[in-house]
Amino acid sequence: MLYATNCRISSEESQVIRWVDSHGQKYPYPWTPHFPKASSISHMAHLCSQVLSTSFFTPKPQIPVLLSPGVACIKSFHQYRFLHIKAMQEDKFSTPTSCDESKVRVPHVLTVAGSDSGAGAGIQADIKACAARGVYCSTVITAVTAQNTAGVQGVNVVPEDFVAEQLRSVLSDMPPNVVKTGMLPSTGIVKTLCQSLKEFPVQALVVDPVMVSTSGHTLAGPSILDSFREELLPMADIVTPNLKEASALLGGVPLETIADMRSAAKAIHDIGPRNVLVKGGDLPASLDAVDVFYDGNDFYEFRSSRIMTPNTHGTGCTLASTVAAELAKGSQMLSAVKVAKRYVEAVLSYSKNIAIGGGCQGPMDHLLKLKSNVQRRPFDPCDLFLYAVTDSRMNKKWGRSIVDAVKAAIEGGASIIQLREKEVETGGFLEAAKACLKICRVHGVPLLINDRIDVALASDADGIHIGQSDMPAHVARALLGPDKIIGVSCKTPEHAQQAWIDGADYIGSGGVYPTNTKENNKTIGLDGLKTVCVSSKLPVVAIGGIGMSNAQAVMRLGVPNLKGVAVVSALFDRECVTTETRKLLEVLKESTKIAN
Ligand SMILES: Cc1ncc(COP(=O)(O)OP(=O)(O)O)c(N)n1
Ligand SMILES: Cc1nc(C(=O)O)sc1CCOP(=O)(O)O
Ligand SMILES: [Mg+2]
Repeated sequence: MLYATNCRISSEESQVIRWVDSHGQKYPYPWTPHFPKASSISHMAHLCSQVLSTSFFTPKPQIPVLLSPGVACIKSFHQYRFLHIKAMQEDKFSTPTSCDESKVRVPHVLTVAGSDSGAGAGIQADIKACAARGVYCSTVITAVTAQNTAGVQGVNVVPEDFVAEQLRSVLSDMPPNVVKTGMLPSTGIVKTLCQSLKEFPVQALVVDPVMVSTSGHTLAGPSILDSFREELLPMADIVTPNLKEASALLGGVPLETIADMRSAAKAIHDIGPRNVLVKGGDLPASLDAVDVFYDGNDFYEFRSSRIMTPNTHGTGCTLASTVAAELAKGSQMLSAVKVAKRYVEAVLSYSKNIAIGGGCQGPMDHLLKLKSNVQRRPFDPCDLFLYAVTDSRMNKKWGRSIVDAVKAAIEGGASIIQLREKEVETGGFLEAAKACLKICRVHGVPLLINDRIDVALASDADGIHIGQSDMPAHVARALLGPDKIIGVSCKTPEHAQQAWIDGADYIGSGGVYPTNTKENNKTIGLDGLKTVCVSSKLPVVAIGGIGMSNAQAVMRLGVPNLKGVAVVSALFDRECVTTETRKLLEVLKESTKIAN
């Protein structure tokens, strides 16, 4: 075990003054590496871990690396885990008792802010932004507001001692990486927060100096300005005022130009925060939205074209929370701000047309989902009835495009389509998938992609079909989310059981008969199919060598979860796909009549 101690983190560079082993002895490498700027202890830990994997340390010391004060970094299986331990005094070390390798560190932001009943801003926006950015968000509520898209109807401030109690509950038990503040409605609450942060220091403090709601309602009066200036801002790693707030912090100076914003950023920096982001969204007569970032040395302008939308409620909270979330993940300040800006722009753009509430300022959709107006109907096992699987070689042989093949199969009555295009290049495959999807959507026929989850994601296809040697279904499920259709090829009851556990929607089972379409494919026969069907908790589609002559035999197996047949050559290695599909559909319909 190796400890990095007396780490210095400055705005210029970061340094490990001393490396020692677990007995407190100096490590026999007289080297104190100079890193690039580390924004935080966790970033420092990351840099240390990188150093350890370089050739400077040979033989490599045993990990973990313990960083004073109070963060241990463990690298295992390419994952960094940070564990908070008791703060240590310089040169005194204790082995972290809570180093449990099986536990994964979750980046954590604590937001200290007001509740917005309309959920566009405040605590609710903070939770959504952190969730969208993959960060855990705990909350200390400073005020409860009655608020909607028309404005703020009421504010109920939480008593100071109860804010203190919430802070103690969170900070003493589940130390966050970063604290982000929003509405702090009284001087007492500001002081309570500063006191708590002195008692329980965190890696970074992000201050969104909320004063007036977007609808013009005062959320924190001028009386708190002194406590902001004297106590909170000097502790902040970044403060993110809009023009009105920046002006208020500076005693009411008018801010009308980008030059004014730069001067304001510098003047606010002089109050004490390490970084300042002055947001220029309200800048008069400006076409672009320009924010000015100042880190005490350099100015950076973030310029983006304005997104014309009424749904801007909560942008400030969202931006600050996202900066906090990125810092919690270990980003440096400048990249945290860049990512946060990009995220807010994306959210604004996705949410620009959503309609929630009758007022003039709507909320955003932090999870970027509401914009998608594709109403995907849930997967219905009956879709498997006549499952048409395309084949690039057959399309080529008959001089058809993928799109023409799909159109023809749908015209003939196929109930689900799979694009199995093994020989097509990615770009062409994606374009074909998008074109096929349009046609499938019009006809209400689900479109699945064989093997290629990247193409399925990029085209927003309805799902994928994967085999035993493709990406594991549980990984595909994690990537595709809960709604998309996943089919898995299964030849045995064990495969079927695993597909069910992994979150598949159906299984394809075969080869029922020998096939020339798939090389070296094991034939399991009707008996094998029946065995799989009987054991499967998922609906089954039969595949392999199925056509007009044997489809009835398959369907007459009489197992209720066998829902249909998947066919390649009997449809696509023919002159007229539509005719063949129609004929097979009739055969299948006949078989169900006979069975009933
Ligand atoms: C419906 C259906 N069932 C089985 C398969 C075969 O999938 P897989 O085993 O991954 O083989 P390839 O199709 O990728 O060669 C399928 N495609 N569709
Ligand atoms: C793609 C595929 N998978 C199979 C399996 O057994 O999992 S058989 C097969 C090919 C099916 O083509 P045809 O309908 O032309 O026989
Ligand atoms: Mg496959």
